[in-house]
Amino acid sequence: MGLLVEGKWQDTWYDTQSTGGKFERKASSFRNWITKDGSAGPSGIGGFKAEADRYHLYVSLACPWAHRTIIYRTLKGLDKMISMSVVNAFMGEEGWSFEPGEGVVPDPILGAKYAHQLYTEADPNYTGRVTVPILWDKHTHTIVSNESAEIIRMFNSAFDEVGATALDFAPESLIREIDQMNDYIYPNINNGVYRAGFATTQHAYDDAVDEVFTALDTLESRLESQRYLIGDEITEADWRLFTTLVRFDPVYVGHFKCNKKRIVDYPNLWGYLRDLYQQPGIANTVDIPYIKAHYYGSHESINPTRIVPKGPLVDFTTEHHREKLSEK
Ligand SMILES: N[C@@H](CCC(=O)N[C@@H](CS)C(=O)NCC(=O)O)C(=O)O
Repeated sequence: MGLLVEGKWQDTWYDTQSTGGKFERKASSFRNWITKDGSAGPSGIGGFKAEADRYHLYVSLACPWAHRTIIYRTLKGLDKMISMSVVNAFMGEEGWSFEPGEGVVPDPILGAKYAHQLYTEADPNYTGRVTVPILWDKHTHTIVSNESAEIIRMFNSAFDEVGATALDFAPESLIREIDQMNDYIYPNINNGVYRAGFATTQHAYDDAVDEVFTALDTLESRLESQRYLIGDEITEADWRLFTTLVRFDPVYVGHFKCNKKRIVDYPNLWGYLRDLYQQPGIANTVDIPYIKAHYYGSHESINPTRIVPKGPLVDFTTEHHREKLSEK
Protein backbone atom coordinates (compact mmCIF):
# COMPACT_ATOMS: atom_id res chain seq x y z
CA MET A 1 0.00 0.00 0.00
CA GLY A 2 1.49 3.34 -0.96
CA LEU A 3 1.31 6.14 -3.48
CA LEU A 4 2.90 7.59 -6.62
CA VAL A 5 5.32 10.50 -6.35
CA GLU A 6 6.13 12.04 -9.73
CA GLY A 7 5.26 8.79 -11.42
CA LYS A 8 7.31 6.57 -9.06
CA TRP A 9 5.70 4.13 -6.63
CA GLN A 10 6.47 4.59 -2.91
CA ASP A 11 5.28 2.13 -0.30
CA THR A 12 3.96 4.16 2.65
CA TRP A 13 0.85 3.84 4.82
CA TYR A 14 -1.55 6.74 5.53
CA ASP A 15 0.08 9.61 7.39
CA THR A 16 -1.83 10.15 10.65
CA GLN A 17 1.09 11.76 12.50
CA SER A 18 0.67 15.19 10.98
CA THR A 19 -3.05 15.14 11.86
CA GLY A 20 -2.92 14.08 15.53
CA GLY A 21 -3.96 10.49 14.90
CA LYS A 22 -6.81 11.36 12.54
CA PHE A 23 -7.30 9.73 9.15
CA GLU A 24 -7.94 12.28 6.41
CA ARG A 25 -8.94 11.18 2.92
CA LYS A 26 -7.37 13.16 0.09
CA ALA A 27 -9.42 14.61 -2.76
CA SER A 28 -9.46 12.75 -6.09
CA SER A 29 -7.39 14.16 -8.95
CA PHE A 30 -8.95 13.23 -12.32
CA ARG A 31 -12.16 15.22 -12.45
CA ASN A 32 -13.42 15.22 -16.05
CA TRP A 33 -17.00 14.42 -17.01
CA ILE A 34 -18.58 12.28 -19.70
CA THR A 35 -21.42 14.33 -21.17
CA LYS A 36 -24.11 13.75 -23.81
CA ASP A 37 -22.35 15.94 -26.39
CA GLY A 38 -18.77 15.88 -25.17
CA SER A 39 -18.85 19.40 -23.75
CA ALA A 40 -16.97 20.00 -20.52
CA GLY A 41 -18.80 19.17 -17.29
CA PRO A 42 -18.72 21.02 -13.95
CA SER A 43 -14.95 20.37 -13.66
CA GLY A 44 -12.07 19.26 -15.87
CA ILE A 45 -11.89 19.38 -19.65
CA GLY A 46 -14.33 18.43 -22.43
CA GLY A 47 -13.99 15.77 -25.13
CA PHE A 48 -15.58 12.84 -23.31
CA LYS A 49 -18.81 12.16 -25.19
CA ALA A 50 -21.18 9.45 -24.02
CA GLU A 51 -20.68 6.59 -26.49
CA ALA A 52 -21.15 2.84 -26.19
CA ASP A 53 -17.97 0.72 -25.92
CA ARG A 54 -15.70 3.71 -25.39
CA TYR A 55 -15.19 3.63 -21.61
CA HIS A 56 -13.85 1.08 -19.15
CA LEU A 57 -14.36 0.96 -15.40
CA TYR A 58 -11.75 -0.41 -12.97
CA VAL A 59 -13.12 -1.38 -9.56
CA SER A 60 -12.53 -3.33 -6.40
CA LEU A 61 -15.59 -5.22 -5.15
CA ALA A 62 -14.47 -4.32 -1.61
CA CYS A 63 -14.41 -0.56 -1.97
CA PRO A 64 -17.64 1.21 -0.98
CA TRP A 65 -16.84 4.04 -3.40
CA ALA A 66 -16.21 1.74 -6.33
CA HIS A 67 -19.34 -0.19 -5.33
CA ARG A 68 -21.49 2.88 -6.05
CA THR A 69 -20.26 2.90 -9.64
CA ILE A 70 -20.88 -0.86 -10.04
CA ILE A 71 -24.46 -0.37 -8.80
CA TYR A 72 -25.12 2.43 -11.30
CA ARG A 73 -23.53 0.46 -14.14
CA THR A 74 -25.96 -2.36 -13.33
CA LEU A 75 -29.13 -0.35 -12.69
CA LYS A 76 -28.67 1.95 -15.68
CA GLY A 77 -28.00 -1.00 -18.03
CA LEU A 78 -24.53 0.34 -18.74
CA ASP A 79 -22.98 -3.09 -18.33
CA LYS A 80 -23.67 -3.65 -22.03
CA MET A 81 -21.72 -0.54 -23.07
CA ILE A 82 -19.07 0.06 -20.37
CA SER A 83 -16.65 -2.82 -19.81
CA MET A 84 -15.25 -3.51 -16.33
CA SER A 85 -12.16 -4.94 -14.67
CA VAL A 86 -11.90 -6.06 -11.05
CA VAL A 87 -8.68 -5.88 -9.03
CA ASN A 88 -7.53 -8.55 -6.63
CA ALA A 89 -9.14 -8.32 -3.16
CA PHE A 90 -5.71 -8.07 -1.57
CA MET A 91 -4.08 -4.65 -1.60
CA GLY A 92 -0.37 -5.18 -1.02
CA GLU A 93 2.89 -3.23 -1.21
CA GLU A 94 2.23 -2.06 -4.74
CA GLY A 95 -1.41 -1.20 -4.09
CA TRP A 96 -4.26 -2.68 -6.09
CA SER A 97 -3.19 -5.44 -8.49
CA PHE A 98 -4.67 -7.67 -11.18
CA GLU A 99 -2.92 -10.79 -9.83
CA PRO A 100 -5.17 -13.81 -10.49
CA GLY A 101 -7.58 -14.51 -7.61
CA GLU A 102 -11.24 -14.78 -6.58
CA GLY A 103 -13.35 -12.28 -8.50
CA VAL A 104 -10.45 -10.80 -10.50
CA VAL A 105 -11.19 -9.60 -14.03
CA PRO A 106 -7.85 -8.67 -15.65
CA ASP A 107 -7.12 -5.42 -17.47
CA PRO A 108 -7.90 -5.89 -21.19
CA ILE A 109 -6.56 -2.47 -22.19
CA LEU A 110 -3.00 -2.13 -20.91
CA GLY A 111 -2.66 -5.64 -19.52
CA ALA A 112 -1.58 -3.85 -16.32
CA LYS A 113 -0.27 -5.82 -13.37
CA TYR A 114 -0.96 -2.93 -10.95
CA ALA A 115 -3.52 -0.14 -10.92
CA HIS A 116 -0.72 2.41 -10.51
CA GLN A 117 0.29 1.65 -14.11
CA LEU A 118 -3.04 3.11 -15.27
CA TYR A 119 -2.29 6.34 -13.43
CA THR A 120 1.21 6.70 -14.90
CA GLU A 121 -0.12 5.83 -18.36
CA ALA A 122 -2.57 8.73 -18.00
CA ASP A 123 0.02 11.03 -16.41
CA PRO A 124 3.66 9.89 -16.30
CA ASN A 125 4.38 12.44 -13.53
CA TYR A 126 1.31 11.68 -11.40
CA THR A 127 1.67 12.33 -7.68
CA GLY A 128 -1.02 11.02 -5.36
CA ARG A 129 -2.81 7.97 -4.13
CA VAL A 130 -3.85 5.24 -6.53
CA THR A 131 -7.51 4.71 -5.82
CA VAL A 132 -10.45 2.87 -7.37
CA PRO A 133 -12.83 3.42 -9.04
CA ILE A 134 -11.05 4.53 -12.21
CA LEU A 135 -13.05 5.46 -15.30
CA TRP A 136 -10.85 5.05 -18.40
CA ASP A 137 -11.35 6.40 -21.92
CA LYS A 138 -10.25 3.90 -24.56
CA HIS A 139 -10.20 6.60 -27.30
CA THR A 140 -7.94 9.18 -25.72
CA HIS A 141 -6.18 6.64 -23.52
CA THR A 142 -6.54 8.45 -20.25
CA ILE A 143 -8.42 8.55 -16.96
CA VAL A 144 -11.68 10.48 -17.24
CA SER A 145 -12.39 10.45 -13.51
CA ASN A 146 -11.38 8.72 -10.30
CA GLU A 147 -14.11 10.33 -8.20
CA SER A 148 -17.05 8.01 -7.62
CA ALA A 149 -19.47 10.77 -6.57
CA GLU A 150 -19.03 12.32 -10.00
CA ILE A 151 -18.90 9.04 -11.93
CA ILE A 152 -22.35 8.09 -10.61
CA ARG A 153 -23.77 11.51 -11.56
CA MET A 154 -22.48 10.91 -15.11
CA PHE A 155 -23.82 7.38 -15.22
CA ASN A 156 -27.20 8.63 -13.99
CA SER A 157 -27.95 10.58 -17.17
CA ALA A 158 -25.09 11.01 -19.68
CA PHE A 159 -25.80 7.74 -21.53
CA ASP A 160 -29.60 8.09 -21.63
CA GLU A 161 -29.64 8.90 -25.35
CA VAL A 162 -27.38 6.00 -26.27
CA GLY A 163 -29.51 3.28 -24.69
CA ALA A 164 -29.15 3.52 -20.90
CA THR A 165 -32.14 2.48 -18.76
CA ALA A 166 -34.52 5.38 -18.04
CA LEU A 167 -34.05 5.64 -14.29
CA ASP A 168 -33.20 8.91 -12.55
CA PHE A 169 -31.72 8.75 -9.05
CA ALA A 170 -30.97 12.47 -8.93
CA PRO A 171 -34.05 14.28 -10.27
CA GLU A 172 -33.63 18.04 -10.56
CA SER A 173 -36.49 18.65 -8.11
CA LEU A 174 -34.73 16.68 -5.34
CA ILE A 175 -31.12 17.54 -6.04
CA ARG A 176 -30.72 19.99 -3.16
CA GLU A 177 -32.11 17.52 -0.66
CA ILE A 178 -29.96 14.73 -2.07
CA ASP A 179 -26.82 16.86 -1.87
CA GLN A 180 -27.61 17.85 1.71
CA MET A 181 -28.16 14.24 2.69
CA ASN A 182 -24.88 13.22 0.98
CA ASP A 183 -23.04 15.99 2.81
CA TYR A 184 -24.29 14.56 6.08
CA ILE A 185 -23.71 10.88 5.31
CA TYR A 186 -20.25 11.14 3.74
CA PRO A 187 -18.26 12.52 6.70
CA ASN A 188 -20.33 10.86 9.42
CA ILE A 189 -20.93 7.42 7.97
CA ASN A 190 -19.20 6.58 4.66
CA ASN A 191 -15.88 8.07 5.71
CA GLY A 192 -16.76 8.03 9.42
CA VAL A 193 -16.16 4.27 9.66
CA TYR A 194 -12.72 4.73 8.08
CA ARG A 195 -11.94 7.59 10.47
CA ALA A 196 -12.76 5.24 13.34
CA GLY A 197 -10.89 2.28 11.87
CA PHE A 198 -7.71 4.08 10.84
CA ALA A 199 -7.46 6.40 13.86
CA THR A 200 -4.17 6.00 15.69
CA THR A 201 -5.12 7.74 18.95
CA GLN A 202 -7.91 6.87 21.39
CA HIS A 203 -9.25 10.39 21.14
CA ALA A 204 -9.48 10.38 17.32
CA TYR A 205 -11.18 6.97 17.46
CA ASP A 206 -13.64 8.00 20.20
CA ASP A 207 -14.72 11.08 18.27
CA ALA A 208 -15.10 9.24 15.00
CA VAL A 209 -17.05 6.31 16.41
CA ASP A 210 -19.42 8.59 18.31
CA GLU A 211 -20.10 10.53 15.12
CA VAL A 212 -20.85 7.32 13.23
CA PHE A 213 -23.42 6.18 15.80
CA THR A 214 -25.03 9.57 16.29
CA ALA A 215 -25.60 9.67 12.54
CA LEU A 216 -26.94 6.09 12.45
CA ASP A 217 -29.36 6.96 15.29
CA THR A 218 -30.55 10.01 13.36
CA LEU A 219 -31.16 8.00 10.19
CA GLU A 220 -32.88 5.25 12.18
CA SER A 221 -35.49 7.82 13.28
CA ARG A 222 -35.82 9.24 9.80
CA LEU A 223 -36.50 5.81 8.33
CA GLU A 224 -39.26 5.10 10.86
CA SER A 225 -41.91 6.83 8.77
CA GLN A 226 -40.44 6.92 5.28
CA ARG A 227 -39.22 4.11 3.10
CA TYR A 228 -36.10 5.81 1.69
CA LEU A 229 -33.91 8.72 2.76
CA ILE A 230 -35.65 11.36 0.67
CA GLY A 231 -39.15 9.86 0.44
CA ASP A 232 -40.90 7.03 -1.40
CA GLU A 233 -38.40 6.68 -4.23
CA ILE A 234 -34.82 5.47 -4.15
CA THR A 235 -32.33 8.27 -4.83
CA GLU A 236 -28.59 8.59 -5.10
CA ALA A 237 -28.38 9.25 -1.35
CA ASP A 238 -29.73 5.74 -0.70
CA TRP A 239 -27.17 4.03 -2.92
CA ARG A 240 -24.41 6.03 -1.28
CA LEU A 241 -25.55 4.94 2.19
CA PHE A 242 -26.18 1.36 1.08
CA THR A 243 -22.56 0.57 0.22
CA THR A 244 -21.48 1.41 3.78
CA LEU A 245 -24.44 -0.29 5.51
CA VAL A 246 -23.96 -3.58 3.65
CA ARG A 247 -20.31 -3.74 4.84
CA PHE A 248 -21.11 -2.61 8.39
CA ASP A 249 -21.88 -5.83 10.25
CA PRO A 250 -19.54 -8.09 8.25
CA VAL A 251 -16.54 -5.72 8.45
CA TYR A 252 -16.83 -2.35 10.15
CA VAL A 253 -18.14 -3.68 13.48
CA GLY A 254 -15.09 -5.90 13.94
CA HIS A 255 -12.27 -4.60 11.76
CA PHE A 256 -12.94 -0.86 12.21
CA LYS A 257 -14.18 -1.21 15.84
CA CYS A 258 -17.55 0.43 15.04
CA ASN A 259 -19.15 -1.84 17.58
CA LYS A 260 -21.51 0.17 19.76
CA LYS A 261 -24.32 -1.47 17.79
CA ARG A 262 -24.77 -3.52 14.63
CA ILE A 263 -27.10 -2.65 11.76
CA VAL A 264 -29.25 -5.67 12.67
CA ASP A 265 -29.90 -3.92 16.02
CA TYR A 266 -31.57 -1.00 14.25
CA PRO A 267 -35.00 -2.23 13.03
CA ASN A 268 -35.52 0.51 10.45
CA LEU A 269 -31.98 0.61 9.05
CA TRP A 270 -31.90 -3.18 8.91
CA GLY A 271 -35.19 -3.38 6.99
CA TYR A 272 -34.07 -0.53 4.72
CA LEU A 273 -30.75 -2.26 4.03
CA ARG A 274 -32.55 -5.47 3.00
CA ASP A 275 -35.01 -3.47 0.89
CA LEU A 276 -32.13 -1.97 -1.10
CA TYR A 277 -30.23 -5.26 -1.27
CA GLN A 278 -33.32 -6.95 -2.74
CA GLN A 279 -33.75 -4.43 -5.57
CA PRO A 280 -33.23 -6.17 -8.94
CA GLY A 281 -29.57 -6.66 -9.81
CA ILE A 282 -28.15 -5.42 -6.50
CA ALA A 283 -27.39 -8.73 -4.76
CA ASN A 284 -25.03 -9.60 -7.63
CA THR A 285 -22.98 -6.49 -6.90
CA VAL A 286 -22.32 -7.55 -3.29
CA ASP A 287 -19.53 -10.06 -2.65
CA ILE A 288 -19.13 -10.42 1.12
CA PRO A 289 -16.27 -13.01 1.06
CA TYR A 290 -14.26 -10.74 -1.27
CA ILE A 291 -15.06 -7.69 0.89
CA LYS A 292 -13.92 -9.44 4.07
CA ALA A 293 -10.81 -10.83 2.38
CA HIS A 294 -9.84 -7.31 1.34
CA TYR A 295 -10.27 -5.48 4.62
CA TYR A 296 -9.06 -8.10 7.05
CA GLY A 297 -6.30 -9.24 4.68
CA SER A 298 -4.89 -5.91 3.52
CA HIS A 299 -4.76 -3.61 6.53
CA GLU A 300 -1.72 -4.97 8.29
CA SER A 301 -1.54 -2.06 10.74
CA ILE A 302 -4.91 -2.94 12.27
CA ASN A 303 -4.97 -6.72 11.66
CA PRO A 304 -1.35 -7.93 11.57
CA THR A 305 -2.27 -11.64 11.45
CA ARG A 306 -4.52 -10.99 8.42
CA ILE A 307 -6.93 -13.62 9.79
CA VAL A 308 -10.38 -13.25 8.24
CA PRO A 309 -13.15 -14.04 10.76
CA LYS A 310 -15.80 -16.60 9.81
CA GLY A 311 -18.79 -14.58 10.93
CA PRO A 312 -21.08 -12.93 11.32
CA LEU A 313 -23.63 -14.67 9.11
CA VAL A 314 -25.91 -11.93 7.86
CA ASP A 315 -28.93 -12.84 5.72
CA PHE A 316 -29.89 -9.87 3.53
CA THR A 317 -32.64 -11.85 1.78
CA THR A 318 -35.34 -12.06 4.46
CA GLU A 319 -38.61 -10.13 4.08
CA HIS A 320 -38.46 -6.48 5.10
CA HIS A 321 -42.12 -5.31 4.77
CA ARG A 322 -40.99 -1.74 4.04
CA GLU A 323 -43.17 -1.46 0.93
CA LYS A 324 -46.01 -0.66 3.39
CA LEU A 325 -44.39 2.72 4.05
CA SER A 326 -44.73 3.76 0.41
CA GLU A 327 -48.34 2.55 0.02
CA LYS A 328 -49.89 5.46 1.92
N1 LIG B 1 -12.98 9.95 -3.34
C1 LIG B 1 -12.69 8.68 -3.96
C2 LIG B 1 -12.18 7.71 -2.92
C3 LIG B 1 -11.86 6.36 -3.47
C4 LIG B 1 -10.99 5.55 -2.48
O1 LIG B 1 -10.50 6.09 -1.48
N2 LIG B 1 -10.82 4.25 -2.76
C5 LIG B 1 -10.01 3.41 -1.89
C6 LIG B 1 -10.58 2.04 -1.74
S1 LIG B 1 -12.05 2.00 -0.79
C7 LIG B 1 -8.64 3.20 -2.48
O2 LIG B 1 -8.50 2.85 -3.66
N3 LIG B 1 -7.61 3.39 -1.66
C8 LIG B 1 -6.24 3.17 -2.02
C9 LIG B 1 -5.32 4.18 -1.38
O3 LIG B 1 -5.78 5.11 -0.73
O4 LIG B 1 -4.12 4.00 -1.57
C10 LIG B 1 -13.97 8.18 -4.63
O5 LIG B 1 -15.04 8.32 -4.03
O6 LIG B 1 -13.91 7.68 -5.75
